[in-house]
Amino acid sequence: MALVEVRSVSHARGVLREVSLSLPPARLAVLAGRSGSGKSTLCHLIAGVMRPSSGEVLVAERPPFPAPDWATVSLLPQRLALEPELSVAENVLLPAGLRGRDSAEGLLDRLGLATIAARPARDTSLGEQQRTALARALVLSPAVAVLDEPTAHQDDEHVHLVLDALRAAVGAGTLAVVATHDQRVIDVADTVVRLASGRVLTEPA
Ligand SMILES: Nc1ncnc2c1ncn2[C@@H]1O[C@H](COP(=O)(O)OP(=O)(O)OP(=O)(O)O)[C@@H](O)[C@H]1O
Repeated sequence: MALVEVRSVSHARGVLREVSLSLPPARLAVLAGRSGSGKSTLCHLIAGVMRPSSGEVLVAERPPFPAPDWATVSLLPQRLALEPELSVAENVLLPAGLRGRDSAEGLLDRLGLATIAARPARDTSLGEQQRTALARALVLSPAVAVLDEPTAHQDDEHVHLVLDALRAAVGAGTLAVVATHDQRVIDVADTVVRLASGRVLTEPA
């Protein structure tokens, strides 16, 4: 069964051209490709941030635009979009309406954020901010987590933490759609979709 269906999607005069793909639940699916190949744009369409110029995107058989709740599709955007005055833990819990502090503890710990949970996000490193935004995307155990370059600001040690968190989410049933050119992530993917100049080069198996 496909959880994400992209059918003949074109966007913004060639940014994406006739892209089709079909992704099942509980997978780590990588969108790989060079800078400018269209990865972020495809992420935004799957996360329901915008609507395709033509074609159709379906998540759980419905168009995701306007963006649905984060238990259905969550997004880690490249620019993170944290609330700088809120603490790390509060940012992580935003999709849960700042409730459920206990339930986020395991995730904070897994991502190496437990010791800075009470610190305002603005006073944390870029790598910590990125892991905070990742935790926020995973906190509701979404059906689909769309993650744009989740290791861009991570060293090797922290890439392992990120990959462990992704594996745990996928093990719990989440489809993780990860845009990246990080070979360390590509190596552990269940599915790799390669994009070039807005087109899919290899369709997922
Ligand atoms: N609304 C738009 N209209 C026209 N061109 C756009 C629009 N949005 C993005 N682009 C262009 O489309 C191309 C793909 O952009 P996108 O951000 O999806 O690439 P990417 O693969 O995520 O790149 P990176 O790895 O650098 O983040 C780029 O050349 C970008 O300049």
